[in-house]
Amino acid sequence: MEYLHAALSEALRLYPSVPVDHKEVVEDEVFPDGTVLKKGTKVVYAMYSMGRMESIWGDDCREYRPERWLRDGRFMSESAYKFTAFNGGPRLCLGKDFAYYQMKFAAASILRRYRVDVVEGHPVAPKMALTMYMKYGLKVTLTKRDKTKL
Ligand code: HEM
Repeated sequence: MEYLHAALSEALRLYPSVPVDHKEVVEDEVFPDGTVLKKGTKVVYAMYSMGRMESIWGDDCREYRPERWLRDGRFMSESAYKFTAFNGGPRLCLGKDFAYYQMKFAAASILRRYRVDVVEGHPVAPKMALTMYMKYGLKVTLTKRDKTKL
């Protein structure tokens, strides 16, 4: 379950379900780095881009590497201001824990019964929208696992 949590987080880092979000400044504010924000300013932040920035995730930021979330085999969470897929602060996604539960439940239910192989040559591409989709879906082959080996 530690590795699955890491694998799901890594997938959301590279393919966040909400790729772009925006906020409006309600009163004049100054960020810690000195950036001045005037009331009424619209601020857009892109989770999709932030998940792929070397300055945030290092040289291997484009690689899918669940191990980056593990220390001695245990899942280590990141700051919500670094891993922004669920937003952060007072407006952090209320369903975050539930979402992980659902994703793990679905993954475990399928993987326990089937081996899953992506069809060779199938184009895997994101479709940007308010929430992100797979442009061509995901074609896979399911092979039933041998029950006696479970
Ligand atoms: C992988 C799955 C999910 C992702 C990536 C995700 C992401 C997000 C993000 C980025 C926001 C902030 C939106 C904003 O402030 O503009 C948000 C808010 C929210 N999410 Fe999720 N979400 C997920 C699943 C869920 C589920 C399963 C539920 C409910 C069962 C849920 C309930 C909510 C609610 C109620 C808010 C509003 C929180 C607030 O504004 O105070 N989310 N989510």
